[in-house]
Amino acid sequence: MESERAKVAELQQNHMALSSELAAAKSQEMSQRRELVNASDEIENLKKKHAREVTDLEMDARKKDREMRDLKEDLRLVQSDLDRERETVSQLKATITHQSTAHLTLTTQNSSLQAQLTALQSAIDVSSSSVSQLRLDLESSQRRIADLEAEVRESETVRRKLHNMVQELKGNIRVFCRVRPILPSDLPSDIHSSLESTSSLVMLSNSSSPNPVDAETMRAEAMAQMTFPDKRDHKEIVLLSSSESATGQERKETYNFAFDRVFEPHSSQMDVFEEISHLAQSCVDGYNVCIFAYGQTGSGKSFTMEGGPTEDTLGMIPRAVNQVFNATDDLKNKGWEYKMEGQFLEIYNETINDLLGKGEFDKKKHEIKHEKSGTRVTDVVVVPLKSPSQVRSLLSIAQSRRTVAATLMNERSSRSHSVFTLRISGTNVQTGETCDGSLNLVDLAGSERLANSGAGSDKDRLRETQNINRSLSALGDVIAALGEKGEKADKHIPYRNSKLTYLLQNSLSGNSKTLMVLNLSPLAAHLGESLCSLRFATKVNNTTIGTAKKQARTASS
Ligand SMILES: Nc1ncnc2c1ncn2[C@@H]1O[C@H](COP(=O)(O)OP(=O)(O)OP(=O)(O)O)[C@@H](O)[C@H]1O
Repeated sequence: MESERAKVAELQQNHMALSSELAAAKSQEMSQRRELVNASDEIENLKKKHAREVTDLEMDARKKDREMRDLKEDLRLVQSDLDRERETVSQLKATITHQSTAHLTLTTQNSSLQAQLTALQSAIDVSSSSVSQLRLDLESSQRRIADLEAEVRESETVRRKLHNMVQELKGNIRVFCRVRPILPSDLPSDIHSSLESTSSLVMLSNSSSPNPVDAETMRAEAMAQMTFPDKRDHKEIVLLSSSESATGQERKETYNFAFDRVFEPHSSQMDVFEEISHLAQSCVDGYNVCIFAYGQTGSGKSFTMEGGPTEDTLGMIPRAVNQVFNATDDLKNKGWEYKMEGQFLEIYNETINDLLGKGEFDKKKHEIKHEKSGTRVTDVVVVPLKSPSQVRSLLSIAQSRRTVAATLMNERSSRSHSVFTLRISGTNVQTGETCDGSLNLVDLAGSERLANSGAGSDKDRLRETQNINRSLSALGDVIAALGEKGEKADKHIPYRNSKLTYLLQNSLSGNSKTLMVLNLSPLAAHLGESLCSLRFATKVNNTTIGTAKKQARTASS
């Protein structure tokens, strides 16, 4: 039993040892379980962390992928830039090679040019020395020319003095003769139209006329036989006429005339004015000047006096007016002050019409009054003149009034005399001197004889022609009487025989300068009229009127 008991005790002890071992094992298991739970938690945490890290790494990988693609693209671009640059570089290299060659060529050329330059320089040096020599020669030639010119001027002065002496001895009436050119309208109408289109020599082969017509031959046939033998002084004109004698033989006659100056058909308005300009100057100096244009209808009187519309064709009136204005301007700095006024009258059938008046026809009655201060015509417009252009517009007003009158009354412009008067009065504010001059520019009526005037049985035309003839012969008589007055001091001058001579009384006397421009037609058909005109002008030319006197007064007179 004891043994049993010992055994039970042993067993109990074993049991207790085992229970405590079990308790220990249980607590160990508990702690291991706890450790296991902790380890599981830790594993879970690690797993989560790992998953996060994987996600991050994947994102990083994708980012890196993108970056790599971008970098690859950049690399590609850079590669193509590099290729281009390489291309450029190779081109530049080629250019440089080319430039180097060119540079080399230029250097060679430069050296050769330098050599040429040196050669030229030495040639220039040689030329310079010969130029200097030539300059010296030129200077000495110029001095010689200047000496010769001075000699010429001196001779010219002497010539002018002699000329003036001759003029003074001859008196103060001059006659110029001007022959107008042939106009297209002078030729038959077919030639006329072809001349207008070509204005030069033309051969016309007109199908309706059997022979070709030479316009120049027609021109020569139309032209009267006129020659101008005095090629130096231009003072002579010779007319040749041929007629049939009673026995049927051809009779040729030559007529010689000499005047102060003869202007051939090609003479320009400037050529004529050059010879007249000193007269325009004279009226500024206080002389009475009268310039007449005389000649048959269509001979160029109005062209000479008024002229055409262009600068070249300006007539004597606008040129004289310009000259007067220029001369008065020049005298301003010598103390002279000038007042100028103008009037433009027409004498038709012995009646005065004011070309600057109002209305188409002047119905006023005008009287001529000779006063101490000069000749005045009552009731006419006298315009103060300020500029040459103002005078030109006055002329065109007068011209248009004459044109109206001409259409209303039978070519009246060629059947009336027109008188443009420019009065100048000057005062010298420094010396007190005064002077009064006048310039009368007269376009006379056509001088044709009664038989050629187309008057026929037309009473008005007959009266016109008689009036014209009367006034023109009155003009001739006045000039002749003035010539005789030189010999007989008490000689009566018949100024009152016509309106024209009465109007111009003060400008047609021993104290005035008179110029008659005889206008001639060049046509053979007008030879008879031309001879008559030339004879009249010769009578005038042979007249000696005394020496012109300046109308000057001193301050005390
Ligand atoms: N020197 C010239 N140069 C060019 N044409 C001219 C010349 N002289 C006159 N004429 C022309 O001749 C024509 C007749 O001239 P103008 O009218 O001047 O004659 P006129 O003698 O005044 O005639 P009228 O007595 O009928 O007034 C005009 O057409 C004019 O232009």
